[in-house]
Amino acid sequence: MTTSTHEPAVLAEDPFDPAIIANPYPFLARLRDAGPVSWLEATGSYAVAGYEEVYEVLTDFETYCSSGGLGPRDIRKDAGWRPPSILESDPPIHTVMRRALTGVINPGTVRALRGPFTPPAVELTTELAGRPGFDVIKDLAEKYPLRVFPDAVGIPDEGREHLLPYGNMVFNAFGPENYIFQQAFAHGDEHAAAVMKSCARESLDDAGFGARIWDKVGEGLITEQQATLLVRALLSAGVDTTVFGIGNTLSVLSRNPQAWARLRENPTLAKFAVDEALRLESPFQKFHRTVTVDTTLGGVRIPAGSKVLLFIGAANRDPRKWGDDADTFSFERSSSGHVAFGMGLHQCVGQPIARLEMEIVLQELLPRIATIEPAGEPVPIIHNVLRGFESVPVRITAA
Ligand SMILES: O=C(O)c1ccc(-n2ccnc2)cc1
Repeated sequence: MTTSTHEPAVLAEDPFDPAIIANPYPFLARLRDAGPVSWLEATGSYAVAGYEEVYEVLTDFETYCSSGGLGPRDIRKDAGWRPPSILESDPPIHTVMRRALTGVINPGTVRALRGPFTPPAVELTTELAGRPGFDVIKDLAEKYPLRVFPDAVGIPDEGREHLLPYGNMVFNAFGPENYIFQQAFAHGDEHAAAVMKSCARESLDDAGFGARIWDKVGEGLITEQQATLLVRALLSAGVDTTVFGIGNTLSVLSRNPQAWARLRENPTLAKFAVDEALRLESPFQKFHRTVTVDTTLGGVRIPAGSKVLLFIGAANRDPRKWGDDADTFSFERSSSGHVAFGMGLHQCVGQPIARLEMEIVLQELLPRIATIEPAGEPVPIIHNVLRGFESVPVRITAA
């Protein structure tokens, strides 16, 4: 049976334009209105903005592969700036790397982190509750992950100042080589060298996730090079994403005072608040897949070799999936099924750690802060693929 196809709408707007990055949601609505799949002249790729279509791409890893890289260029043709990671792999290579990682990071091993992850949150939130206001990003979101995650991986103290800048490079490299990309790479060699040194086997503490990954080499599951890349993956992904996740969650809640009050009455709702906040302000907004065979998506024919740009942020606000109030925060909505952590084969393996960090920050803030509200406009970070803020000033009243 031949599916009827139609020409995609053609958009001239550049999703990597700083003005659109600073205030993406009106553009994302225009993108969805143009159709679930459209053609972006500025990037020479197909835009996928509908929830159903993004879900289809994420769960069909054979038609939409990852080994072409998450950026606009096909790294199988012109090599990327560093060796491909688990993110840039397909089965069978992906399979063993993923099995090694899930053997080390899973709900069971992450549950054991609640002990060491809690005291730094108690310390930070106690100090903040004593102030009339603070900056959610500078005073909390940028501090907490760096207090707990590097120790969980087991890397040395020195060199940790390179983690955020290195993550900034890694994620901006999933976008075009624009000025945002160039700025991120300004001292790239220094950051990369420091992080690679931290990933080396001899740098790792025996009790950390890094050493556990190296155990998988001993078990014959992965090679030494793959172990180094997996530890690098943890350090690449495990800081920026959680800084943005914590910052975005608190930014959303500070703009929904009734939600904060509801959470204080019933802290078990924290998980739902995190999912709804990440649906509304997804840290990882967009990345590419590469089409391996001629295919049709959303009624549009897509030739093999094409790049498709997935708009996670658009899919997570698609009215066809979430209803006409998709742009608002609601406890009544079940936001399970959102794609802020991806979906399918590459669904975020760090998800339990990210969730633990966000839930601990909330569980320590809620009993100490009675009300929280914006004390000025949030300042968005201009980043090729991540959505987050330089600053989110808030005013509070202590409980
Ligand atoms: O191996 C790497 O460099 C790498 C691995 C994973 C991520 N990632 C992105 C979102 N969650 C995780 C980023 C980089």
